[in-house]
Amino acid sequence: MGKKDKRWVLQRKRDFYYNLAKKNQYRSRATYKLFQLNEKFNFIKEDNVVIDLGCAPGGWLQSAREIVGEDGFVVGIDLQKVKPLKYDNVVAIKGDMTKEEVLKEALSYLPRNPDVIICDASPNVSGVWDVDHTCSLILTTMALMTSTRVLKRGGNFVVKVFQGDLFNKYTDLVGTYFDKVITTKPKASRGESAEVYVIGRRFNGKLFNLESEHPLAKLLKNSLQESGEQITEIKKGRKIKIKGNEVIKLEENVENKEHNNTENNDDSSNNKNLIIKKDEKNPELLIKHIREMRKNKN
Ligand SMILES: C[S@@+](CC[C@H](N)C(=O)[O-])C[C@H]1O[C@@H](n2cnc3c(N)ncnc32)[C@H](O)[C@@H]1O
Repeated sequence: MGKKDKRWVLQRKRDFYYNLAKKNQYRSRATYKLFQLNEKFNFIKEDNVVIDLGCAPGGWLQSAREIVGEDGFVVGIDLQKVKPLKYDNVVAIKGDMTKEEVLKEALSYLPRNPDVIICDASPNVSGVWDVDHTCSLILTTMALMTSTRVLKRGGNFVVKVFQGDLFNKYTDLVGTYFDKVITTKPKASRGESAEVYVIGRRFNGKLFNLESEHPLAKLLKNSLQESGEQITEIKKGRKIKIKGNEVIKLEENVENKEHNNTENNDDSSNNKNLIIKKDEKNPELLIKHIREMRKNKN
């Protein structure tokens, strides 16, 4: 098949899911990605409690709600406001999924610890491949850390990752916390896109180790220090009752986990003219690059 033909087939496929979503009143073609992933790997089940990180405009909220049914619960987080959905048991919060207070708010709605965390979040792209790949890894590593802090033991984690140099490091890291790691691409995902989905099956209960020597743990730690974010404690397992649209809190603080990250940022290098080589794989250098970019913007 020639290049043009290939593009035509891809375009048709894109239109196919776009049109299907429109016809079935789903908010995005991505709705079908979650349906297809779950049909194959069955990580969300009826009655499950689900957190959806990066949920706007709400396509995954819709598919997750269809899977969990009336007795499950889905809470989403996005930087964008999500138009309310018609279900009692779906809540969307406007906020940054990397912020502690936003995560706490999401947990406060849940009847119990989530069975599944799904994350389709995409960072803003700069067009510089290494930087975009690194930003995506910070976001997905953050999603992994969040999962280890709030998922119930035995729960599942599904995350979109953009492929690149550090991709295998990411799947290794997921394997530290889950019994099984699967990499997959659903039919509804555009063939030409670098996105793949990583599924962590059966959470083993270990808390994310920010002090580990793993390059992505270092990358996340640097990024958290950079943003001044403090990882302190998280309240899990608040019990609540849902009555119609109302959420009534019954009991709080069933289980607490402490995770301290209080070290100071010891970045003494202060390299103003940092140049990143195309093949640079050192996350610490990449994070310095991002820092430089931010400084230049301000
Ligand atoms: C591809 S869209 C998600 C589509 C969604 N799964 C659906 O089916 O409608 C990616 C989303 O990630 C969100 N996002 C990116 N970074 C985020 C962050 N730090 N916190 C919350 N949401 C974020 C963006 O605002 C964007 O809406």
